[in-house]
This record gives sequence, C-alpha cells and structure tokens, in this order.
Amino acid sequence: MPRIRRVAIVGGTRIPFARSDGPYATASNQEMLTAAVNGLVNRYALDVPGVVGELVAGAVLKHSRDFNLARETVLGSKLDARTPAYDIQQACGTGLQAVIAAANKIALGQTESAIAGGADTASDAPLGVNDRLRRILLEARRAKSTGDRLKALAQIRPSHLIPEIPRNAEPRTGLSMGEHAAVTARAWGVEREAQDELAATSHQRLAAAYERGFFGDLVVPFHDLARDQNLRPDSTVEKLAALKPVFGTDGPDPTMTAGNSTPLTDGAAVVLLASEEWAEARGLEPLAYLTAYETAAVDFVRGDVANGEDGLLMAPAYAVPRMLARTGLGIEDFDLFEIHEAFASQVLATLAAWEKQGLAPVDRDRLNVAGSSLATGHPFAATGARIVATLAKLLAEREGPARGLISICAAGGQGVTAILERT
Ligand SMILES: CC(=O)SCCNC(=O)CCNC(=O)[C@H](O)C(C)(C)COP(=O)(O)OP(=O)(O)OC[C@H]1O[C@@H](n2cnc3c(N)ncnc32)[C@H](O)[C@@H]1OP(=O)(O)O
Repeated sequence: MPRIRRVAIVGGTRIPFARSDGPYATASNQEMLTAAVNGLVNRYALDVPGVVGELVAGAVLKHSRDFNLARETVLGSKLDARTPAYDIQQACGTGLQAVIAAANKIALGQTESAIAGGADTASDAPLGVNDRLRRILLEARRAKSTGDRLKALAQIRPSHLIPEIPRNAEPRTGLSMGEHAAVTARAWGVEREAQDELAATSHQRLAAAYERGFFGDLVVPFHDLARDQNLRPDSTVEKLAALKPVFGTDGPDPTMTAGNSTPLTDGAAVVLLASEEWAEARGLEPLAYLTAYETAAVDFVRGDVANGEDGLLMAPAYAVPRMLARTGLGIEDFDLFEIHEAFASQVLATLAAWEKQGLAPVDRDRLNVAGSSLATGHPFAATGARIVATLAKLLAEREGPARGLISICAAGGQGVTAILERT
C-alpha cells in the first residue's frame, strides 16, 4: 500500500459572486469557472505542461453541452490542454467534494497537484424539453424517409412546447429548500431575531474582511465586479427585522425572509491542492492541510423530519460528530468554524443539534469570521471551494498551529464536512 501523504491547500481564487439575473446573466458556468481557474494559473504560474495533475469540478445546474464541464474548462483556460479533468456533483457539497476527491489522489501518491472547485449560475439554468417532445424529436431524427420524419413531427402538440423549468425543490417532496428549512426551523424553535442577527453579522464580517484587504488575492474581478454583489455592509438587525417572511408562511409565526436566506447566485471558485513536495519544489508555503473529511445523509422523506432530526439540511448534524469521533477531536479543539449559511435558520438548527448530541457549544466569535453565504451569496457548486480557500487563508494568518472545521449542508439531504489544519 502507498504511504498516505499530507495534502496541502496552496491557495484559492474565485470570481466575485453576483446575484442571479444580474451582471453575469450572459455568462456560462464554463466562462466563470475558466476565469476562476485562470486566476490561479496567473497567481501560481501554472501554465506549464504537467504542473497540474488534474482539474476536478462541477456544477449543480448544468447544460447538456457541459457534459464534461471540467475538461471543457481546461481546454478554454490557460492550463496545459493535456491536463485531465472530470466532473463531480453533490449539490451544494460539490465544491468541497471536488476538493476531497482531488485530495484523495494526492494523499495516495497518484498525483502531485490538482485544482478543485465548481461553478453555478441560476441565470443560465438549463431548460428541459418536454419529455413527449423529446421522444418525438428523437423519433424524427431516426426516421429513414422524409415521410416518416414528417409523420413523427406531426405528433407535436402545442402543450409539448412548454419547457421544463428547473425548480429549486426536492423531487421527492416537491418542497423548495427554503420550505424544508422552515419546517426544520420550526422543529428546533429557531427564532427570527437570532436568524437576523446571524445574517447581519455575516454581512458586517464580509465587509470588514474586504475592507482589510483579506480577499485581495482570493477574488479576481469579473465582468466589472470586484466584490460580491450581494454584500450589504449596512445590513442591520433592525433593517432585516422589517422584511416580510417568504418561507413557512403557511404556518404560525414564519421567521425566514429574503434577508436571512441566501439569494440565488452566479459564480465560480477553485482551490489549488498539492503534495508538500510539490509545494516545496516551487517555493510555495501551504496555507493549511486538509486532514479529515466526512459525509452523511439523512432520510428527509421518511425520517424524523417533524422533530427536526432528519430535516433536509441537517446531515452535518451527523457528519460532524462522526468526523470528531474518528479524529478524537472535540469542538473545543478548533480555532475557527465555517458553516455554510444556506439559511440562517439551518446554521442555528445545526448548532443546536450538535449541542443536543453532547458537543460543546461553538464560540460565535470563531464562526464564519470573514462572513459566509448569506453575505457572499451561494452559487451552489462554488461554495465549498470558497469556504476551503477562505478558511485556509484565515488559518495561515494566525500565529502558530491552528485548526478549522467546515460544515456544508446539501440538497438531497446530504452533508459534507472537513478539517483544515496549520501546523
Ligand atoms: C444546501 C443549500 O444551500 S440550500 C439553499 C439553496 N438556495 C436557495 O434555496 C435560495 C433561496 N432564495 C430564494 O429563493 C430567494 O432569494 C428568496 C425567495 C429568498 C428571495 O427572493 P426575492 O424576493 O427575489 O429577494 P429580493 O432580493 O428581491 O429581496 C426581497 C426584499 O428584501 C430586501 N433584502 C434582501 N436582503 C436584504 C438585506 N440583507 N438587508 C436588507 N434588505 C434586504 C430586498 O432589498 C428586497 O426589498 P424590496 O422588496 O423593498 O426591494
């Protein structure tokens, strides 16, 4: 068996995230991912044949033309065209799962370096063709004569022309992510004030991080944007308290608003991972090391959803305790925490679930200290790479050894978590 090697996070880049149907409305996943990859290539001089082992990336909302988005991105980027690439998809966990897949190969000595991440655009979402129309068109394409082709096409009815628009909803329940989160919020008794406070803090901390130049080397401008468009430095609890509820409005006292939920977002983010030897040979000091990861899933269709245990976005409540048990670590062993903010209520329910399982409370001063998805926005597949790059740099800024925990919930009832360390 090969010796397991330490996997270094060398750096990350992303384009500023934009609200959907805004400045990136005409940009494709491929263009955005290419811009993020080129940001890394420029920064670390990666336009040298053989220097990058492979690109692992994904998108949740993907056109059929992007059947291998990662490989097409390589071919359109400054990377050597001989760089292999493949796609990966685990909903909002995609970016982190791409990092994990790349890390596994480096750890096993199967490659020396890799780029991992993702892109998503709700502006350029793929529209599906009605199933009946698709079958008729395929039948017409297979027809051997013009007569047969016309006969096939004659079956088309006006109702077949209605496109299938992707919904931000779970196929098995028909509920949107927000509606699912509202059920969980109610089950855990998560209050509106606490959600608005978390959202305001996210905006204030992201603004402060931009202000002190933290994102200077992490964010590369794209389409005239230099920072996340969703960021509202003036977000206060008072302003957020004035917004009307948008999810869970069919029950009493709904608490979730546009301000304490992530907006639909376009963007891309990538991370450069490598063996220690690779980094050292190039004089690059790793920001941090990826030392553990875990995934979990909940049965949000038949499980204990009403009591909150198996809520759609609650899988990290299982993944994190498992990861801690496996590594022999406790919450108190971490300097920083990064919990993806799909919704403020889901962060608060996750924290409550960890405590219910006997984990120590997370110190809020160590949580999402440079802001998170409520402020940056959340282009589904890009979020994991954004978080890895942010946490790695935050750890690198600290004096001495430091450890950080990442927790990401994903559609489909899944959770992807990881530990980064600086020694
Ligand atoms: C695993 C996962 O990650 S699951 C998560 C996946 N992501 C999602 O499901 C996305 C969920 N989000 C959504 O569907 C939409 O963004 C919604 C429904 C929440 C809101 O959509 P919209 O109504 O279009 O939001 P919009 O941006 O217009 O905001 C509504 C109002 O709130 C205001 N607002 C929003 N955020 C803030 C803020 N931080 N501070 C102050 N006001 C705010 C807006 O200015 C707007 O005010 P106006 O009506 O006076 O213009």
